[in-house]
Amino acid sequence: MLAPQTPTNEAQRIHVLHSLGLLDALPDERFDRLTRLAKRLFGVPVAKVTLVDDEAVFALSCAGQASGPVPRALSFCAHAIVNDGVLLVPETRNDPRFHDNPYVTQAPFIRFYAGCPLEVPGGARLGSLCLIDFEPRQFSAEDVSLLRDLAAMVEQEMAAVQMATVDELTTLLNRRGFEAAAPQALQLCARMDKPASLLFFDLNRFKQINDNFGHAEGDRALKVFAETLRKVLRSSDLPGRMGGDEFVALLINSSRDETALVVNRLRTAINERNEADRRGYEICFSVGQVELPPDGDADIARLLAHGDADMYKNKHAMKNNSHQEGT
Ligand SMILES: Nc1nc2c(ncn2[C@@H]2O[C@H](COP(=O)(O)OP(=O)(O)OP(=O)(O)O)[C@@H](O)[C@H]2O)c(=O)[nH]1
Repeated sequence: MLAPQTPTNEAQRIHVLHSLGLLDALPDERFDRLTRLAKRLFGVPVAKVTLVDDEAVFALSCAGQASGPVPRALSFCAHAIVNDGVLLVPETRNDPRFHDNPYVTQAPFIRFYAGCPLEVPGGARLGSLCLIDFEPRQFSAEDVSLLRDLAAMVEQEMAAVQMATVDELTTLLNRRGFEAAAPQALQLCARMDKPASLLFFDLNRFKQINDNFGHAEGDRALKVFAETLRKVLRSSDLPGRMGGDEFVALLINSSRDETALVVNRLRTAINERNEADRRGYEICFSVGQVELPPDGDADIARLLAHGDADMYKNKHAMKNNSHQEGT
């Protein structure tokens, strides 16, 4: 048996897979229509859409005999994602990669496999659309082409999910994308025994920008804020737009003091941008901060609620101060 190779873009691939949140919704009925169609068109006992994660391969949809996660080292689909084009195994017992694979030598005794890699925009191959039979089969060039067409339909569904997790205006993760990606990042911190911090931002008097300068200028201000936020964060941190003028950032392996430094850097960068742009208004923000110790509560909804509450408290304190100063 030969172990599957690791894709060259593995880290990015896993990041994309986790950020889409597909693994959290297994099995996913959006894909069932396509696996049912594949099963019927090819007359195979099993058709699946699989996702190749770090250690295991999961079925996002399965028509026919369902199975639990498969260790990645034993999975046919882990081979399919590093194969150019359809991976075709007409008789597993004659294939040096699979002849002694336990899924071939023991139940369910796979004899035939065809898997087309599934790629999302950006180039990450997340898994495969695969056909399985318990008898050897011949698979014509026409069959290969049909499997490719069906895989393209699955890819379209995946791309739609990807679009649903990214905020179109700022290209940061949207709430759904952030809530899907953050728990994975927090788990990583817990495993590495590192702290994490969540920042919750809300722009101040943003409505006035819309009212005084128009919605398009409001959009521009949101983009400037998102751009600046991205610049001051490390690439391993996770920024997102929760909606309206609310933004968040999950800082990985960042202590309270380090996180405070990031906020300072952001204030400086935004002030510099305000100075440089001189658009008749200033972008400014209130921020809430929540720390998560390495063994802390990794409930992202609760963290967001705490971050929001802390931001709100700070915004009110700031508003009270400005009233007292008569501004
Ligand atoms: N231009 C633009 N405006 C948006 C967008 N999404 C939400 N808004 C507007 O953002 C405004 C947010 O208003 P508020 O939450 O009251 O914010 P604010 O004026 O910053 O008030 P404070 O936070 O109390 O300072 C609303 O007027 C929304 O219509 C968007 O995508 N683009």
